[in-house]
Amino acid sequence: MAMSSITAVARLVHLTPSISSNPKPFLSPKPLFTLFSLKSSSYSPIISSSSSLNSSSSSSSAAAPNSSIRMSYDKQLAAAKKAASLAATLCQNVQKGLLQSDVQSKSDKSPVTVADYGSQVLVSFVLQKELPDQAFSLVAEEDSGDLRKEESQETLQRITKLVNDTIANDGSYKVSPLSEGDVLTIIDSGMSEGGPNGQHWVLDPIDGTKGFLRGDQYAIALGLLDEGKVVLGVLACPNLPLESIASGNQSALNKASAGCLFSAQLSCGTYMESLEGSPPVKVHVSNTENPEEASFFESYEAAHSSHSLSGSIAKKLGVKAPPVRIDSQAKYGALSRGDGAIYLRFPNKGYREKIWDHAAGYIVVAEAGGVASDAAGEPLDFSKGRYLDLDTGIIVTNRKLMPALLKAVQDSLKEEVLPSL
Ligand SMILES: Nc1ncnc2c1ncn2[C@@H]1O[C@H](COP(=O)(O)O)[C@@H](O)[C@H]1OP(=O)(O)O
Ligand SMILES: [Mg+2]
Ligand SMILES: [Mg+2]
Ligand SMILES: [Mg+2]
Repeated sequence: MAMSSITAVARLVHLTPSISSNPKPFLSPKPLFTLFSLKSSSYSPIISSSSSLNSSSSSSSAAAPNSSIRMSYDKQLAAAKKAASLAATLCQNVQKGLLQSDVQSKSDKSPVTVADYGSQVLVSFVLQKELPDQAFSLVAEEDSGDLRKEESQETLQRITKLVNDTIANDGSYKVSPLSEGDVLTIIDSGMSEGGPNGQHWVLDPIDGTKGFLRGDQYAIALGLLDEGKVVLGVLACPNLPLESIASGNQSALNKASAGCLFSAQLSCGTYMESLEGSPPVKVHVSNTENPEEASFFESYEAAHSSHSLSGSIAKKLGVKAPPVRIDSQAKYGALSRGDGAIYLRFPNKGYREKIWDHAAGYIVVAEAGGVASDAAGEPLDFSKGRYLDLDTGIIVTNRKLMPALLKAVQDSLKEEVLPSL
């Protein structure tokens, strides 16, 4: 990250009138002990209290940066949940009344909306407000380049208003409204390169912008790297119902929903709660060993991942159910609670995966007992900067199914060549 933007953001955050005298919790207060059950058998009841997130009885699989001592990331996790929830509120409001002028196109022709920018500003703002004593480094998808152009003035005004309205309605932070200049500066606080040393937040402010534009699935995806490993992740999925969206139950996707918030911390398991603040429940991946019973997730957009390759892998494995096609890292969330057992992703050859498209989802699945690798069976490496450096594709499943899945993937890849970009 350029030093000038670190300094500017630090100045902005520290000079704005400090945290509220009103210590109201962001999510609704939760009862201390709540037994909670949802329909899916993968959701197990937990004792819901803030300390429940410290449980050490998880099926953790990701390696700790310092495996003998368990670091606690409780404060960072609470800040991440608050940041993603507030960003989700902004995104939900924009999605309700999306205007043509809210949508722009980036230089790579991918869409970006006022909500992508607004979400990035809110997440960065909340993290810095909640964790004022910690060094701040953020690797995020958006930058302010296009917004600084003359023709983007109106868009920038709209983003600034959306962000200020969301902060004011939430009421947690007594700050003077952000100026357009502040907004540009905060967006550019996301220009860190990440890497193997120190802590870095990793943010996709809207993952699945195409789904967002269609009114379908999208996610606010926020992870934290410590010494190159993902140590916590939060996925806010405003359009994902709490009930299962397993193959055959996809009608659940069309119902109005409160939305889901998944959160995971290294060695502490994965939890799901409603974005409206229901008590968290611990979730687990499907433990099926039988590929015939497994169903799989893939991208809604065929241009993001080869549907024909996933089809041939599924056939080789003996998967019977049709694929569940949804946008964004909501796939990782759905997999973490056992709605399906496999996620297959095969972009065109030459497409470089970014860390913000997988960091949060990766730990949400890993802490729920799942495993993610590339097509060569190598674990995903988040320590190499803004991009993931991997062999073709990403495959995610439970530990029992992984060996058979890897074999089917490798056999299918020999038969089918992915198109080049
Ligand atoms: N050509 C592409 N191939 C693969 N993924 C892409 C491509 N273009 C954009 N993406 C990214 O893929 C992710 C969505 O994939 P899917 O929903 O299919 O799982 C998003 O992160 C999206 O970026 P964005 O965050 O801008 O939406
Ligand atoms: Mg994008
Ligand atoms: Mg994305
Ligand atoms: Mg995005």
